[in-house]
Amino acid sequence: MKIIKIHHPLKKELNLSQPLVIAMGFFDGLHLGHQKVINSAREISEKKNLPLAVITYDHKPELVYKKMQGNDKRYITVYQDKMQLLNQLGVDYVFYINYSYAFQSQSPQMFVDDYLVQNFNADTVVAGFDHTYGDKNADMDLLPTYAKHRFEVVQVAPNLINNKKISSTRIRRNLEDGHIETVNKLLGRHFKNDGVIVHGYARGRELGYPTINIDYDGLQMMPSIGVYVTKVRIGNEWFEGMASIGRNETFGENNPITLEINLLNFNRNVYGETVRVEWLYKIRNQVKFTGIDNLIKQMDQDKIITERFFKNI
Ligand SMILES: Cc1cc2nc3c(=O)[nH]c(=O)nc-3n(C[C@H](O)[C@H](O)[C@H](O)COP(=O)(O)O)c2cc1C
Ligand SMILES: Nc1ncnc2c1ncn2[C@@H]1O[C@H](COP(=O)(O)OP(=O)(O)O)[C@@H](O)[C@H]1O
Repeated sequence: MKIIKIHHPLKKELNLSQPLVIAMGFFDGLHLGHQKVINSAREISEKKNLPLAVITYDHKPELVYKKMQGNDKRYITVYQDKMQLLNQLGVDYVFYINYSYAFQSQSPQMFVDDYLVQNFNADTVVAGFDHTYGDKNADMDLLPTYAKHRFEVVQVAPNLINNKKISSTRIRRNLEDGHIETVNKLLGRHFKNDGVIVHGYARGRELGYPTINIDYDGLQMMPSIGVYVTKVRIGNEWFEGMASIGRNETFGENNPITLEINLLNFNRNVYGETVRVEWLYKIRNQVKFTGIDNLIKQMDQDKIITERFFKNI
């Protein structure tokens, strides 16, 4: 898969030898709805024996017209993951466009002429029914008018779960509400975070539950505060773990939010290792315990629930 980074105004002549079947979208999460769009484009590209391309953007359009804070500016999938998932979906080219004020301000007709026709050599353009390209009013119903028979336009109907559209917004809401199983259902895979194992306060081993403390990518969304069953990859090995995201309230007020995981049947020094955490099930909310004995008793219970979870899958 070839990634071509683009900054507006488009100057370079890409000189693509063949016309392309192009799927368009921001695709945050690459959830089952997005997968339906890209798979539809792939089927067309296979039938026509043409390469499959994706047009996507480096950040959300909202970043251009409003100030974003907290979770708003985090993503369900960060760059590396998005590219890896697109590669797995069989994409040949990614046009990775810097979403700027200048890009957004061009007319839809200019976007179609300069980008889709002249530079990307579109044979077919595929997108979800609610996709807009640049201008908010440039919707999929209008695309054939701008295309002027120079390429085919395919609209993909919404992919539904429980009669509701699968969307990035729905996933973000469920992550914030701790509904990790729903998130995983909408994604069609487990939600995950990557990071590096760093030092904490060395309290874990005294509690009888040492925890890997994970320094995670701040650009990616995290599940909400709570205690979860997880799978953890260190190197090429997978381990079962119980994770805590929270402020360790038992040990004082206003601690920073940390991600810590006790791994089952594990006893190794793994500082400095890179890890992948997959989120499977929420056990409970965080509690401010009076005394560490009560915290330990609760962690004994969490361990039983975690072991039972893995026995039953
Ligand atoms: C499964 C699990 C559940 C936890 N639940 C809580 C909790 O409800 N309240 C709390 O204050 N800390 C909780 N913790 C966090 C512990 O306070 C933390 O692991 C301990 O302070 C060790 O910190 P350290 O890694 O900095 O040494 C939990 C940790 C784990 C692994
Ligand atoms: N079962 C286990 N789960 C997590 N970490 C473990 C485990 N066994 C050993 N370790 C090691 O112990 C470290 C955590 O110990 P801990 O006392 O919680 O200290 P700190 O919080 O300062 O890292 C981990 O980073 C890891 O290297």
